[in-house]
Amino acid sequence: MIDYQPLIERWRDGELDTWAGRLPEQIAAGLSHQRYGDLPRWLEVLSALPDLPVTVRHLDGDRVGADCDPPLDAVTQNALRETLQGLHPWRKGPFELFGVHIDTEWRSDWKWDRITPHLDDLDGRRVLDVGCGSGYHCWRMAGAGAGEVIGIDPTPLFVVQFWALQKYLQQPHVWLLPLGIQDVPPKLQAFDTVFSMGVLYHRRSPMDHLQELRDCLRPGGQLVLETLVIEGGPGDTLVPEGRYARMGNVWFLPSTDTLLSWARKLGFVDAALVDVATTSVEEQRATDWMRFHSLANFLDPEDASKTIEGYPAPRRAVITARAPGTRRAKNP
Ligand SMILES: Nc1ncnc2c1ncn2[C@@H]1O[C@H](C[S@+](CC[C@H]([NH3+])C(=O)[O-])CC(=O)[O-])[C@@H](O)[C@H]1O
Repeated sequence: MIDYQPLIERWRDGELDTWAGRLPEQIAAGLSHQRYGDLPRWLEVLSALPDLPVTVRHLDGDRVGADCDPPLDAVTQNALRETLQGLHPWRKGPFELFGVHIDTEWRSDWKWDRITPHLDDLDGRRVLDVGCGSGYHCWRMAGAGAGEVIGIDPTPLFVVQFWALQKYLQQPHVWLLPLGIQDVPPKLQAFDTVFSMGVLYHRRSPMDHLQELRDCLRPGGQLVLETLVIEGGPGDTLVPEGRYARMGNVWFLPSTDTLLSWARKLGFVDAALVDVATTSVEEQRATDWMRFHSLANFLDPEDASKTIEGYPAPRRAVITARAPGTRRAKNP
């Protein structure tokens, strides 16, 4: 069911030809059964998904998904729900498949609503979504008209969740590769828009991350970057010792001024702060589809303005910026 060959062929002889040549090895490593012991079980779930007659697909609106007419009977719907639960935890969404509402940990549609007013028109554009999770925003980018959407995420469960959706959504120009940003070949300059949302704070070197993102963009292409920030002025940055909101692997939380200055330092132009939002326990919460602890458990029970470790509670900013150089019109 997971087949990247059409993408490899699509990229052959084009500007992504070199990457196409590396993909088979990268995909084998990203979906290695030796490395990821749970992968065979997830793949079994994927192959147990029923073939269903899709009559309508939704890529816009707040629920991405598919449906059929007449609607599924209750028995088949329950069986579908049970099978999809085999891919727990579902973090980014929500999705709606044949009346099954996958109520994910995150209301990722809220983030999408915050960023869309600030996006260059995606119509016909080749876009990259770095750290895309199961690909919720990738579908929304396709719904907004993108010509080719490439999501990358190194967590294999999210890749399998994407393929579960793709079984029904059937979008040949939307792909999710089991890779991290470090696996993208250097200096591609092949994407019109690059999204990095919820990734920068997981990178030990934010400067290197910004440079990687810049090098993925065509001259004049748009960067959309969302990350955790702190309140403060130019130069202020928090480097949490130990965990932050129970997350390991959190490195730099800049103030918004600091973040904008980092972008300018890396050569981005027109860097602008377009949104700041405190993450609420309505936006990130435990559900039937994500039964582990969530944000409410990661905040100080006495003072929700602090994490359980005593740091400022999660607050996320979105900046947009442009890669240096003049935009050349080039579509996939
Ligand atoms: N080196 C890496 N390269 C690429 N991705 C990575 C890397 N390391 C971790 N990830 C992936 O980055 C994602 C971060 S979540 C954001 C999801 C979505 N973008 C969202 O904005 O909702 C964080 C959040 O909850 O905001 C995870 O799916 C990781 O597997």
